[in-house]
Amino acid sequence: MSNETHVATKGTGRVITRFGAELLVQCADKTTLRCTTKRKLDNAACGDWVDWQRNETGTARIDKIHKRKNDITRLTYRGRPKTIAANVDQLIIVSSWLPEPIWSLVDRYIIAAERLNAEALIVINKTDLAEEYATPEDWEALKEYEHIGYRVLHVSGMSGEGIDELHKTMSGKTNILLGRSGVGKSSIANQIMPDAEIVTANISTSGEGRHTTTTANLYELADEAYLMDSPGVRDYVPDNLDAIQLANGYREFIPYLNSCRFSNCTHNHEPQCSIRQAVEDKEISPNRYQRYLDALNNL
Ligand SMILES: Nc1nc2c(ncn2[C@@H]2O[C@H](COP(=O)(O)OP(=O)(O)OP(=O)(O)O)[C@@H](O)[C@H]2O)c(=O)[nH]1
Ligand SMILES: [Zn+2]
Repeated sequence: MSNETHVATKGTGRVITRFGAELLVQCADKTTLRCTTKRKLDNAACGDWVDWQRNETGTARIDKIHKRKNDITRLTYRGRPKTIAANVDQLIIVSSWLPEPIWSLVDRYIIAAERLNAEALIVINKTDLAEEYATPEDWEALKEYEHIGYRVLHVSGMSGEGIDELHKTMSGKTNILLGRSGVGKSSIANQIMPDAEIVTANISTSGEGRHTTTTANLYELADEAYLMDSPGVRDYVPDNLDAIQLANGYREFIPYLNSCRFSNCTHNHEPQCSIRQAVEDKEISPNRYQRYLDALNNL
């Protein structure tokens, strides 16, 4: 992880973090390199694949950002959009038995995954509390997610139960952990990568630690699994959805969407709505449909 041994003058790499104008790039040979960017590439973000070049003075610069699969953008406190993470393959949506699961929030994260064209993995933490706190409705909600093709994993950030299996689902992918406060994201991250402090300590030498709340760090784990993590990524929830985007975020709705009588059907009150029909026919879960209606009302 040292850049002194670097002999190449140009190459391709991946941004593993950024601090203000400075970016840390992991090169193909796994060494890391501090880079700046041309002004017009200023939106380079953690997770981006980039071409870099070293000039005569020894400093390196990013010359090209490769086309992204997707990106997560948030507004800065000045109201400007800022990309905080790029090229995310899997959203690990963490809930726990205490604080209790909020299925409407899980739906919202799933919508984000569908919009990003990323996989969604539902993780329920604190297995030790299931017996005391899990309700029949909770188990039903989990069954419904599995029924429409989402994987559900039960883990313990405390004992480490299920963590190996979680790690397996991450392999070959760039993953992010999401979930509300107290569900155990830090505990899970620590279980997955007990050595992560080392990486953090390395990059913090560039100063400007206050940026760590918005910038993400990319951690490479065994089996080519990557975890992209930061408080700003963890509490990301998609907003500014319209009714069409919302409906498209419920994947079990998709086969029916073109069969409604009205092309701009909101699947709420309209006659001859194929979604409402599918709910009646028990093809679509009434619970998910009700949460869709609640979300629609809150747009
Ligand atoms: N009983 C139980 N408690 C757990 C488990 N995993 C984590 N906790 C506890 O849950 C609390 C919250 O865990 P954190 O890892 O800080 O949760 P977080 O999601 O990172 O929270 P924020 O940083 O607020 O977003 C802590 O007191 C943990 O010790 C578990 O498997 N079982
Ligand atoms: Zn409809």
